[in-house]
Amino acid sequence: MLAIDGVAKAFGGLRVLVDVSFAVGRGETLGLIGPNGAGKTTLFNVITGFLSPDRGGVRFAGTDIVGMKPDQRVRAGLVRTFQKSMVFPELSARENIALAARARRGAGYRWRSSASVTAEADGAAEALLGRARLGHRADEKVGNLSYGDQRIVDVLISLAMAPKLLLLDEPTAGLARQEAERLVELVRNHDDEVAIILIAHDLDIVFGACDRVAVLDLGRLIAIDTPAGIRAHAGAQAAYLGTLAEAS
Ligand SMILES: Nc1ncnc2c1ncn2[C@@H]1O[C@H](COP(=O)(O)OP(=O)(O)OP(=O)(O)O)[C@@H](O)[C@H]1O
Repeated sequence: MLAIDGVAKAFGGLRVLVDVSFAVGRGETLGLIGPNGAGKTTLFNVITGFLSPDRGGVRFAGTDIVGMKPDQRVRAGLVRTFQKSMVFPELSARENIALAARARRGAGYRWRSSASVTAEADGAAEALLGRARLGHRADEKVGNLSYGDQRIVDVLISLAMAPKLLLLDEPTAGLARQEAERLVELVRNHDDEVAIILIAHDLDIVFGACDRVAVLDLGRLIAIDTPAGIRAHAGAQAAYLGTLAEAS
């Protein structure tokens, strides 16, 4: 689904990504971990088109996408969430998600669109909220929901865009363990075909939810392996000061 080949990115003299290569398969969940400043979000920005790599290739579903605009990538199925919530707090949960579903169907963010598009988008929002056990809060302004439920709505917005590859940038930050697990399960159970890259600092969450884990350190990919393989990896251990072995 995604192939990164020799990607490099520098800001002035600071080399933030150095010759990064890896691939993610259809339906695979890959964890992306690394200390603060390792380059994780920068890598997401390169994959989603917010930044151009200085060097290297990015292929999505077999197509070279370097040069493709971020919105074109979203329409092709390459969807991301951001560290900061992107919800409209004054709109209801249903409206937030339905807007994303409409945008995905090419109806844009216009308030007025054909009745069938509106009904279809509302139905998609309803179904997603039901799956997240938030059906009873569908008409609540998102700003009135708990922080954990707002992060769930963020994820539902990204799922409404029908991703083939979903990039999640610290969706569980600030959540209690149970809330974090609920959010990750929701994404994983959505569709077996969707590939996911999950950035999270909670190693228990990453190791529990991911098929493989990639470790970035100072912009270099120092390891990519199963959770068990990463736990046993000397370089990954060094980057994490030995705390990896304790993660479940
Ligand atoms: N637009 C920019 N201009 C200059 N430096 C930048 C820019 N964006 C990121 N950096 C620097 O690049 C490095 C990597 O940042 P990045 O946000 O990718 O790390 P990260 O692994 O996502 O960190 P965190 O876990 O703290 O979110 C940091 O030193 C950061 O200050």
